[in-house]
Amino acid sequence: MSRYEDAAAGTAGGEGAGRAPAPGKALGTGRAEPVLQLTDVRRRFGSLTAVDGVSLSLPPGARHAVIGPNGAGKTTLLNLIAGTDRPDSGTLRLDGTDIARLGPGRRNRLGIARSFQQPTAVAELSALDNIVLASWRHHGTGRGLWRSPRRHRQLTERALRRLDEVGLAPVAHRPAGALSHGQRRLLDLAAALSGTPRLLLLDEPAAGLTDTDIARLLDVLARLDTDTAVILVEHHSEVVARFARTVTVLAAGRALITAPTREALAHPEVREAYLESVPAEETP
Ligand SMILES: Nc1ncnc2c1ncn2[C@@H]1O[C@H](COP(=O)(O)OP(=O)(O)OP(=O)(O)O)[C@@H](O)[C@H]1O
Repeated sequence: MSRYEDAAAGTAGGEGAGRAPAPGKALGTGRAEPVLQLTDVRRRFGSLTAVDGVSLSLPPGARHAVIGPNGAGKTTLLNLIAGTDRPDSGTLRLDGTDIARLGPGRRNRLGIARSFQQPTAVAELSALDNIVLASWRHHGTGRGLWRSPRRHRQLTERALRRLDEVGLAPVAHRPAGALSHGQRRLLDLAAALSGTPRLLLLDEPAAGLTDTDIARLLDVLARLDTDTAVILVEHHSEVVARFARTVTVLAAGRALITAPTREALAHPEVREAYLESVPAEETP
């Protein structure tokens, strides 16, 4: 039995990982309420258990990565948190509120934002209009975006600032479909940030990016609001090492380890399950 199993079963929380959590507290934070608390979450597809009793507690501002081999259950876990999928059992709380029965739109308005593995921006709309649309959707105003010039102007000004933050201001008026893959992924990130989320879920944001795009991505991530908790699902070990303070390693749906990043990436079980193909000298 791994000495990390307590942490994997209980919480993520940097230096606190490995201890039993005080009731209602995110380890290593001293704060009363975690932003996200998952308890014993399970999801089966027929005879396959994709997520098998995962528990996780993240404080505000967490920088947490979920890593693991293909098919480990990482995207399923994000789907369960975002509300696009429902667990068979277990509980999910956002800021103490039970969100298990809420749909993705409600969860989004409560502060959960996400970006997907594939770019999702509307190809025919400009980068700017994509962010305006995302922001309008987030605030749930339903109708009238184009009928209220004042509202539209406000959202446009805010959207331009968002694009500037991710380095896309120079292409603001270009159709999203004309942008490079890396630019479209940054556009998705800007869209996810348009509601200033409490919890940001990032599904392989570095996939398919050039080194220059990855540097830009890391720069954007480093400047995220310090109160926004982030769960990063990522295969790119350098991005994980540079961004995450804590890591959960999933293998066959189970949380193998939850620990501070350096400790998790150096552990032999992790190297076997996840970093097998990475030569020792490249492990961060
Ligand atoms: N809707 C579904 N129906 C049936 N099986 C599914 C469904 N979604 C996921 N699975 C299965 O659940 C397991 C976990 O899939 P998931 O996509 O969560 O893994 P992952 O860790 O994100 O993998 P990758 O790194 O390749 O994206 C896989 O075996 C997958 O085939």
